[in-house]
Amino acid sequence: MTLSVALFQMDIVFGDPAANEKKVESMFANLKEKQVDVVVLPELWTTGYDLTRLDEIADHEGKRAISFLSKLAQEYKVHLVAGSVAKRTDQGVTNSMLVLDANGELVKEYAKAHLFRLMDEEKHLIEGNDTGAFELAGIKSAGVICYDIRFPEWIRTHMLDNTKVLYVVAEWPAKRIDHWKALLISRAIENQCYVIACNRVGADPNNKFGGHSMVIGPWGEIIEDAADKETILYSEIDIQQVDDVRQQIPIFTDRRPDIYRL
Ligand SMILES: O=C(O)CCC(=O)C(=O)O
Repeated sequence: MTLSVALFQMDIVFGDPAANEKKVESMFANLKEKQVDVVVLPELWTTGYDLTRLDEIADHEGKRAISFLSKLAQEYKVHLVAGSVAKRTDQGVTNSMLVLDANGELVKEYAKAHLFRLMDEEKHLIEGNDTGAFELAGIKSAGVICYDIRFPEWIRTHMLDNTKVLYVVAEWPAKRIDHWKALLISRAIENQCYVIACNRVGADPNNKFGGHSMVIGPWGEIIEDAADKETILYSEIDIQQVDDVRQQIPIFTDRRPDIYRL
């Protein structure tokens, strides 16, 4: 089974959901000629890291983004791993990934579990406690957000149920882009899964962001790398390769959880 993906490696207008929606719409318009199964957006694509203005710009229960995305999913008949948005709840604001199927139905929300202190997330956001596991296009998948990839035990938690694709959405700064690449490749090799990782480009008042959205195979090979300009990164992956690699080196059979410390 093959899956074709399109990663929107976009710049994000700081604190301006309407402008970012326009940009996403124009990127969708570019898809017209392509056969795409899944579109992936970056982290906090509606607001960027304008965290001090969340009172004004956070999305109440994510309703605005879900309605916007649902229309696009139906119009273009694509599944969406729609990055994340700042979602206002009664408890506080979460950094929430939204996953919608091609009928426009919300199939998963995942609130970022590990908040990133270097960008003040813990001052403005509340963390999630639920996993990012979901099924999309008939494939067992999981989604995590940016800093989450520094926690291999969290990613492994998602991989123990024969999960084959890990989606990562991010606003990863350019100055640590070497970490981004090394961590993504490591997560692919150690979990023998596809890693489909969408980062943003451009800058905000505090950071320059590094791009290099990537599609990495279950052997750890980089299949596509978007470099550091705004672009749509296309790739077609063969899901069977996950089983082939897992048969060749059966790490999930050989694990020794009885001696591991969590
Ligand atoms: O871990 C890092 O170096 C970057 C993480 C990050 O930018 C984020 O979680 O938003």
